[in-house]
Amino acid sequence: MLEIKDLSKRYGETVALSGATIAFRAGTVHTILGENGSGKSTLVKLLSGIVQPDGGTVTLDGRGFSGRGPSDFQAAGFATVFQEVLIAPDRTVTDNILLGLDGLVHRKVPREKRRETAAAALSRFAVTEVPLDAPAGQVPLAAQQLIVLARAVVRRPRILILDEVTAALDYADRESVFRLMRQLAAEGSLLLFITHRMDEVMSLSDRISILRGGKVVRSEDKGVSTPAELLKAMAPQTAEELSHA
Ligand SMILES: Nc1ncnc2c1ncn2[C@@H]1O[C@H](COP(=O)(O)OP(=O)(O)OP(=O)(O)O)[C@@H](O)[C@H]1O
Repeated sequence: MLEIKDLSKRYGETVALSGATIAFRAGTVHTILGENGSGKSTLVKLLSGIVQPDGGTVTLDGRGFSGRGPSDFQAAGFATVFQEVLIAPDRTVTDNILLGLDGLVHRKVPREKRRETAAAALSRFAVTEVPLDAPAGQVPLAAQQLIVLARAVVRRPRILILDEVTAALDYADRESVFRLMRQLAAEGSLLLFITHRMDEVMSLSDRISILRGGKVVRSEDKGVSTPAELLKAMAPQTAEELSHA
């Protein structure tokens, strides 16, 4: 469904991503695992149209995809939830969720359907109650994280990219987001899940790719390697230190 080939990105002297090649299948949770600085966020930004690659290709449904900006990626069915919580603080929770459907200037969802649509998106996974009419900037950070998740979900994306999104959530919401991820994959979406938490990797993934120093060092189905082997591929030094601890 989605393939990246030899994708590269430099920032000045820093090689953030170097010749990354990964094939992603529809209907799977595909985890990208890597230490800080391994290139995960760069990959996410490249697959959201926020930064442009220096080289390499993105292929969608067998055809070269030459999306240049975020709106091209959105139109093709990509939705990304970034690590940083991006909300319009003075607008209501409902408006913030429907930013996923509204145009920048015109509201596409009619007034009488707005609350209902936002509530339906949240109810797919949020355990915590989020006040729909409150300014989004006034709700707690964990609730803001639920808002940005709902904003992505409301668009029914074919490819949903979640970049370390669960850190701010409490246990019940986190478990519920995981259930939704499995459900969306079962419905045929591709879930790209970025994390460095091994427990989440082992419980959620169908497939795992490991980034180290901007390179894809491994891509395999879950179950092929043990967590210890994955850790070794992700962070050889840490694995070595732990083995002597
Ligand atoms: N805008 C930028 N300017 C300069 N260097 C950058 C920029 N963005 C990322 N880098 C560098 O590129 C490399 C990969 O960074 P990236 O953020 O993709 O890694 P990451 O695996 O997502 O890390 P983290 O988990 O900390 O977000 C790092 O060395 C980082 O310092």
